[in-house]
Amino acid sequence: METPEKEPQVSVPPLQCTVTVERTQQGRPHCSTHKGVRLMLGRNAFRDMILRMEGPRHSLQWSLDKFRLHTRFLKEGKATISLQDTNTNLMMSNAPPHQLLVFLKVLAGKKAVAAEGTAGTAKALTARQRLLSDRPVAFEEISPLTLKEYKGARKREGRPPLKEVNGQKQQQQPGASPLSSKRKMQDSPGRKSKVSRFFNPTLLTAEQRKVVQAVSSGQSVFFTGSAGTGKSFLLQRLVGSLPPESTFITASTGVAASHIGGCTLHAFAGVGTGEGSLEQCLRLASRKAVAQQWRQCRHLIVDEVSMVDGLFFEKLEAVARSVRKNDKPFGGIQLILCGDFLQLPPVTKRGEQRVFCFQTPAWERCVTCTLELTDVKRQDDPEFIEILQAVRLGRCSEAAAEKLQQTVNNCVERDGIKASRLCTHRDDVDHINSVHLNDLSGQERVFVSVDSDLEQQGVLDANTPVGRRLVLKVGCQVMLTKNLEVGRGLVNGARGVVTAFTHGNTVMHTMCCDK
Ligand SMILES: Nc1ncnc2c1ncn2[C@@H]1O[C@H](COP(=O)(O)OP(=O)(O)OP(=O)(O)O)[C@@H](O)[C@H]1O
Repeated sequence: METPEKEPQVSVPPLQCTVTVERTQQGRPHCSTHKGVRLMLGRNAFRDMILRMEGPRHSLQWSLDKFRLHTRFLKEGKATISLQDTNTNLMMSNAPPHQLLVFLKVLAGKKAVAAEGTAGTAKALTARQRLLSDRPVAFEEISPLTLKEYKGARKREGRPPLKEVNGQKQQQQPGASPLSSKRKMQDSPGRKSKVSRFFNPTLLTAEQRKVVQAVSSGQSVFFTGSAGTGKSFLLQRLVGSLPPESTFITASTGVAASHIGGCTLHAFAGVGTGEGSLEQCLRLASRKAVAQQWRQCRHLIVDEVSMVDGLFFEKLEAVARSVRKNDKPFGGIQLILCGDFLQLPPVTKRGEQRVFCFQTPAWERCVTCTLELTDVKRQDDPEFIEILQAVRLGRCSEAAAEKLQQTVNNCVERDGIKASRLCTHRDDVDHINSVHLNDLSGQERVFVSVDSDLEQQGVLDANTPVGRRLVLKVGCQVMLTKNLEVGRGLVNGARGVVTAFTHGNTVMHTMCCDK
């Protein structure tokens, strides 16, 4: 007797991220940010689609009756759901991009199914009927998105059927979840699962797959490679493939941590600055909540590991063994370390000896597999790649230097927005900016900040990226230094050019920053 083939489907696990809720009431926006929350898709007793946000302190939920998705920054782990009926924007950030993609695909797919009227007839109930209904308050996790539903959604959107995606014919292959099908794909690149290929449009390189295999085999892995070889790209894939409840995502710095939706290694470890003695670190890590986290951890991801101080790494290894009461290296935690020791070193105080973590006995004990990515994916000009590789090793031949010099006056400009020039010192930045501003012929407009707390003015001036006095002219280049409205691309780092001043407002043409 033949067993019926299981239909491929995609289930959606809770999404861990930061959510900023922006609600406009009587013309005034109200904002609140919730870090480290879990987003879940579900249905209530009336079969309405519900988005539920569970945080450490409270839970909130919204009905997903009419919404729009803004996914321009999906690759950076950011997206916005605009709820039209309530003038509310839910801005998600710090999410693992792959998980966010799956979450939004399921959301969009279920919306399309609901629009077709297949999600039940309870929607026809009036508000009064709902109010008077004796149905219990319920939240039931949404069912997985089936391939059939997905195909239907694509058809209704006027997009080509699945088999035509990327112009490749795809084989029918049962798969339960994006994770399991993804693993199959990574283990056997020749066999492509219908679901996984669709949800993972970009395939890993052979080198990247080797890292995935090493991680799946449970080894503690360090993978490295020069700039652009896809370390962060791969790390995000790994994050999406490990069990969320026992995987902790960290990085040596806050900026690096925010890129992968994690926290700093220091914050995870709970040992303060880590500069105290081992006994002090142990005392701090033994606090109830911290120790519980250490015990819960089975897989620890550390990005930009080159910046982790060697002595700190040694202390953490000892803390892990002690708190977890496990004598295995790093207390039995699988380490997934990523970085390039030829890029950024640990931050040290003046006169302090610099110890990289790979130089420590703890590293020797813990890291059982080291792999290097060599295939540069960011650039495809072989000559440029060769120059970059040589410079990475501190070598710059005369021919390479000459080639680089030839690009000095290149004008990289799009829509009037010039490429940003990076400097090592603020003084150089200020000087270049004022030279360019003076070159513009228009009238200067001066904007002076208004501080509500005059006592804190000095502190504010010293700690904010923009000075108290801002001078602008039509045609000047500007950069946002704060996330204003993620859904509209007004994010920290977005660049623009001032096109006009109208009624006290500054009109700008903006462009989001590329990596
Ligand atoms: N397998 C792949 N297929 C297609 N594109 C890829 C692949 N791997 C990486 N990329 C792309 O290559 C670019 C560089 O990748 P990534 O930023 O992860 O490199 P990196 O090694 O982390 O670089 P850096 O050291 O500068 O941070 C990105 O645009 C990424 O999307």
